[in-house]
Amino acid sequence: MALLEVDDVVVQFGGVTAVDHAVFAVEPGQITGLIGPNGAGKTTCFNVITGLQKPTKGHVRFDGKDITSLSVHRRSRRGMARTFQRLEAFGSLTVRENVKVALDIHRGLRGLVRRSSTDIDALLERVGVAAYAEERADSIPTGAARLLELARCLAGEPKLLLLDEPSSGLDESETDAFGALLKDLTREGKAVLMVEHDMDLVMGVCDDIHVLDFGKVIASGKPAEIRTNAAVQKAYLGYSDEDERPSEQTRTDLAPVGAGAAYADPYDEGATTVIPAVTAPIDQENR
Ligand SMILES: Nc1ncnc2c1ncn2[C@@H]1O[C@H](COP(=O)(O)OP(=O)(O)OP(=O)(O)O)[C@@H](O)[C@H]1O
Repeated sequence: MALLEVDDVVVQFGGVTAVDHAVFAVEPGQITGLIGPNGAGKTTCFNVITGLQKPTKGHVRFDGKDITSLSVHRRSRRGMARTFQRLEAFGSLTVRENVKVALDIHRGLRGLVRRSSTDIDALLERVGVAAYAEERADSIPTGAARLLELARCLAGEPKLLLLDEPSSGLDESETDAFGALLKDLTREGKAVLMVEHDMDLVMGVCDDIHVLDFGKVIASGKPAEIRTNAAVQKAYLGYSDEDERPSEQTRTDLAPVGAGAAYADPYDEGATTVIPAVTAPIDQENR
């Protein structure tokens, strides 16, 4: 049974339909990617799942129960934890203190009188920020701060981790280590739902991927299926393998990613990867 089910969710902001009858699921013990161009509705979906945004229509089920009308903290108590695009740690506290606070909040939420089994030092070591344990959170590199966010989430021993662009600020080797850590966490049965623009990471670690475009789920499947999906190629590149090759002029016009961002062109002979390694997200207005 799926751990999380997003069932026919619609979110409207005035005249804007940010999420449009979205349906997708997240399985326990798996890493699921939620991808799509800028403004596709990924963050709004996260907000609906975690309770920050009430859906206009539809339901969210977690661990077999309908949680659509539950508050953020009740969802957290049931085993959801989330990181944000913006870093949320307490800057004036040390890395260790930040994790301690997260642990105390978790104990408070669960009403735990006895000590939780979470060992802060082991957690800092596992996530890769032990070297910064006594540093103020606002003085550590962005990559380490991202890992601290993850440690704060893990302190709550969640069943589902929702990660919003977790690799931003990580260098290549940190991203590789991060991917390996996520895999390790899923081997313990945790589920991960990740919004991420680094396609190498997404394609490398995700078991399943759901693609949003203009609020709709336009594709769901394994990385290999998503990579070659015509609708996904169109959403990212403006054209797909199935289209007639556009003129050079049109191709220039279609170059949708920020200056310098490289992607494999599906019209190049021998190209196998057609989704760009998007580090500069595609601007919906410029598509
Ligand atoms: N509070 C809001 N009020 C009005 N419109 C909103 C609000 N939040 C999001 N939107 C709009 O809803 C759409 C989806 O936005 P959302 O932030 O969910 O997309 P996203 O896929 O997370 O984008 P990004 O990759 O840039 O973070 C966009 O058109 C956005 O402008």
